[in-house]
Amino acid sequence: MEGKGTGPAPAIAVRGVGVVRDGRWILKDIDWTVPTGACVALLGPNGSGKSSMARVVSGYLWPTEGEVRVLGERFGEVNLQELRESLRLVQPHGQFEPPPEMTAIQVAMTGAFGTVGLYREVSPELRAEAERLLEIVGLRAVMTHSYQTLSNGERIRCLIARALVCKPRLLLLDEPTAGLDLLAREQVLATIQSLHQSGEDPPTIVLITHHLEELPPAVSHVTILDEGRVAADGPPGQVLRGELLSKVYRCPLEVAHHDGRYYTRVSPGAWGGLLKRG
Ligand SMILES: Nc1ncnc2c1ncn2[C@@H]1O[C@H](COP(=O)(O)OP(=O)(O)OP(=O)(O)O)[C@@H](O)[C@H]1O
Repeated sequence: MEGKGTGPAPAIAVRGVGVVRDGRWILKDIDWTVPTGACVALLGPNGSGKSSMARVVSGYLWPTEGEVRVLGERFGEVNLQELRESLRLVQPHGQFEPPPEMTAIQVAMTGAFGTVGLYREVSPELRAEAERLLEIVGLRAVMTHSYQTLSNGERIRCLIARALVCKPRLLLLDEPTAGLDLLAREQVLATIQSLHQSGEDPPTIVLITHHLEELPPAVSHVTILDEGRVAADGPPGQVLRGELLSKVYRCPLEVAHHDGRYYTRVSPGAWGGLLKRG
């Protein structure tokens, strides 16, 4: 473990990372540090490299160059299988599709075994922990409902509970609010906020999103990616500025800030120019 006697190692420390796929750098010169226990965001437009970064950090995409340390362990020197027990990547449109008859609480409990189905005996402690987590994510009332009948917003919160059941030190949420309506989105953001504030030792949370509106106030640091490179990195108030974001999103926009939340505004006067780009 890293540390050098000055507190815990960062949850993520990435230095000079680059990834080549199909003869193209999809990530290049990435330096990224995430302090332990922080809630941070990776922001950027479609194709900027956010999911690739999440896959690098979770050990599913091996970088072409650079160094990756996660939870103090250096990739190349650590058993990735063991390290992955301490981190969870949640993706609403990922591979996870539970059997239709499984209830929300059963799905949450499968997180302890890393399986899709519930094939092993469940201890009373595991059931109690799954119930506690489903309550935290606001799913107490639908615990015994089948996963298939949950709304998309309820499903993602169920998957967050599933990820938390094994007490990960690092939680990567890849576009958890994609495709959700306003209420469902806000419920996911409230879940993230309360996770960050809950208990004495919350996991480090990395939230991946396209949209400023999807950053809860818990986010203390934002890294903006653009075409596989870091375009800006710092506290939200420093990097979430209209001028910078207009360049990254190729769209003239203004940024507003209220109660720890950020909002973007694009004037309809700019639409004509956007359509001319083809
Ligand atoms: N395995 C791969 N082989 C080739 N190209 C890839 C591969 N994985 C990702 N890419 C490319 O790398 C770029 C970054 O993709 P990535 O999915 O990381 O971006 P993103 O910011 O998460 O995008 P989105 O917001 O649309 O999900 C894209 O141009 C994508 O097509």
